[in-house]
Amino acid sequence: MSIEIDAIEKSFRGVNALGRIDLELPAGQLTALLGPSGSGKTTLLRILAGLEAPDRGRVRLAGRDVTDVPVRDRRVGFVFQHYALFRHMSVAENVAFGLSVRPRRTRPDSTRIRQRVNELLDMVQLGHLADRHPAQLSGGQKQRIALARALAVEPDILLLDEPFGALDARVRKELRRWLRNLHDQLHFTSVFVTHDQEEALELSDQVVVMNQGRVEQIDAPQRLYQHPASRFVFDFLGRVNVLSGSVHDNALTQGVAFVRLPAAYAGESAQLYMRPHAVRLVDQPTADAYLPLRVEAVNLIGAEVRIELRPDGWESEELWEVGISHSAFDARRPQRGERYFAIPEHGHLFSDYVQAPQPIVWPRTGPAAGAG
Ligand SMILES: Nc1ncnc2c1ncn2[C@@H]1O[C@H](COP(=O)(O)OP(=O)(O)OP(=O)(O)O)[C@@H](O)[C@H]1O
Repeated sequence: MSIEIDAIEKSFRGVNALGRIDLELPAGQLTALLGPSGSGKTTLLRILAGLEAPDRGRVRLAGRDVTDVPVRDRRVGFVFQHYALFRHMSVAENVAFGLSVRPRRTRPDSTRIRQRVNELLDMVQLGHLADRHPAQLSGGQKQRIALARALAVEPDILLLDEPFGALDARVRKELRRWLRNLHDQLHFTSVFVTHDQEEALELSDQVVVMNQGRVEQIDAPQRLYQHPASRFVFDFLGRVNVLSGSVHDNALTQGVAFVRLPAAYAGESAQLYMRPHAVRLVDQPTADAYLPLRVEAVNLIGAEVRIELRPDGWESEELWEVGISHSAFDARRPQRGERYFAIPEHGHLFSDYVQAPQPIVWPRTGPAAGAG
């Protein structure tokens, strides 16, 4: 069921929580609302649910205006961060709850309810726990039961507010994968709130990035990562290396550092943003880039080795980070204090004069001589 958010505004006692929000979320997709704390994600979700009324604007579900429809008649299911399972009920009773409190004329008979609960428990792979009570479950199991309970009433849309927020990293990852698979089987329309970039990018079909009550960008995960529309999105979606400087004669310069730009760019002051994987480390500078850096720290944990570097003879607000393969690391073993040169492969140029960032790709210049 598609969701249409049309010019929604909301403030709390004069404090603006949502500016004017316009969004169309297609049916059958998993959409993430991603943004820092206070950006308005939960407020937007609560307005979709009918738990909060907007000051202005309309909400439509499959074309039907539900702005004034109360929560119980909207056919939405919820899962929140803190599992709101009923403690005195068994797992099966929790899952059955939404069906068993229906008015008599729409309530399925008890055999049908039992059947439905069993189906749902099988779906969340917890059939063997039907008779347990919530206190006897792990955090991840409680969240799966909460999801089964939300799905029991066959909602048109499912809303999840940081559903895995309280769980440890490994369980979170498992549940993400599990939710994605479930979604692919059942094709419900869901919206979930998260402030975890990795979770948003891994789990969703599209991501709505929010900032201070506004939508910064809405895109598929890959596009969002590769084509951020603003500095905010770039920064928010992961580690970034920045060269801030001024542009003269097709080069961006700061202190001893410079990078040649493949085309002419307008604007005196500009910032080049590059992801850690879009930079190589070499022993010698090239004619196109002079970016000396000294190794500050080496982090061996993970699929690649992450090297943190401090600019040498120029400045950046944060340390730079470059990722290299473990085999490249073993071949060269960069040590703290050693000097390397960074060579950009692709990045985005932001300037004070042009709103949109300009993607830049440099032709690859020969094999890396050093750690890259
Ligand atoms: N019931 C309320 N009364 C007053 N202010 C509120 C209320 N609910 C939200 N706000 C304010 O509205 C803004 C948006 O809050 P919201 O909870 O939607 O953000 P969020 O992005 O979900 O944040 P978080 O990730 O911390 O949950 C914040 O400034 C918040 O303080």
